[in-house]
Amino acid sequence: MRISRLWLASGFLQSSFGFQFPHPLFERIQHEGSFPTANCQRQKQRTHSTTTLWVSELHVPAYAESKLPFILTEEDMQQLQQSNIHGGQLTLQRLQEQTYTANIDYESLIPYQDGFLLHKTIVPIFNAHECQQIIDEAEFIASQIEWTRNRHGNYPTTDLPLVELPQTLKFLKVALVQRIYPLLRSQFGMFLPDPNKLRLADGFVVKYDADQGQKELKPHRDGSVLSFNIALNPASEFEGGGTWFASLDAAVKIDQGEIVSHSSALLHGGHGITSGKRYILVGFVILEEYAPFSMRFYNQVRNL
Ligand SMILES: O=C(O)CCC(=O)C(=O)O
Ligand SMILES: [Fe+2]
Repeated sequence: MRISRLWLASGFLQSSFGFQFPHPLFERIQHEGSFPTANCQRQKQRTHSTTTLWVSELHVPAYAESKLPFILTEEDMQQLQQSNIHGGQLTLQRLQEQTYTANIDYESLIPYQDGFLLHKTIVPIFNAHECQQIIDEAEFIASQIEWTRNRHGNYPTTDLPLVELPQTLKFLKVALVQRIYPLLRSQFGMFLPDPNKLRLADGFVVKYDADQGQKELKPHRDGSVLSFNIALNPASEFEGGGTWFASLDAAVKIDQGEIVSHSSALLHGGHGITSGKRYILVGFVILEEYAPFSMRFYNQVRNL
């Protein structure tokens, strides 16, 4: 499971900015059956794991803390209005009112009930400049504190949590409200008892590097209700890559700024790259106040 089931005191990170913040240790769930080959080819057989899956705040108290850095505060709003980067039109009330709707084209895969469990946009949700700023900040911070390699239990990624990236965090808080949550609401709203309760519980930048370090991420399920990843660098900068899904037996590929979103319970992995570097921004999203639903939805999808 890629989101924490445990809240450990040792999960406090000293940030490079001199303050401490609570940082849950995240864990990934063991997938069922045997591992596919290195490049995430089809599983030979599926057996059912007995591991308990936790995907809500009720079951994972750490989520109550880990979601907080991604929620806009009054102070954020004051700063945004002073900098006037959004034309001074933003108010906290407006941002909290769920007034935004998705205005972006996407393709849908893996039909389920009245909707689909997997989507990919066919246009960017972040522009090239925004993506590059995130990569630049991640590499700059990594030059000071190193990429982490142990945040997610059995399935670690080489990543930096967004709470370590102050500019990206500030940008993402607004982007979540204006772009990402509206998109997820339009894609998954038919499944959700209250689509306005989506909350990011963990967000991080992942780096895959064909020459050194991590090249792939083995198949797993994330410990949240919905997961997304946004491609930060152009697809022309690496070979291979994409997000592999067991039920498609294929990797879904996107270009810079585009977003893949899916039920966290789908068995998926980071398809190996054979050259270059691949950067993505990954988010794990929970549904606040709907613990029983979240668990039910997860287990239904998982057992499809
Ligand atoms: O590399 C990818 O596309 C998938 C990443 C992923 O599944 C994760 O970070 O949980
Ligand atoms: Fe994942």
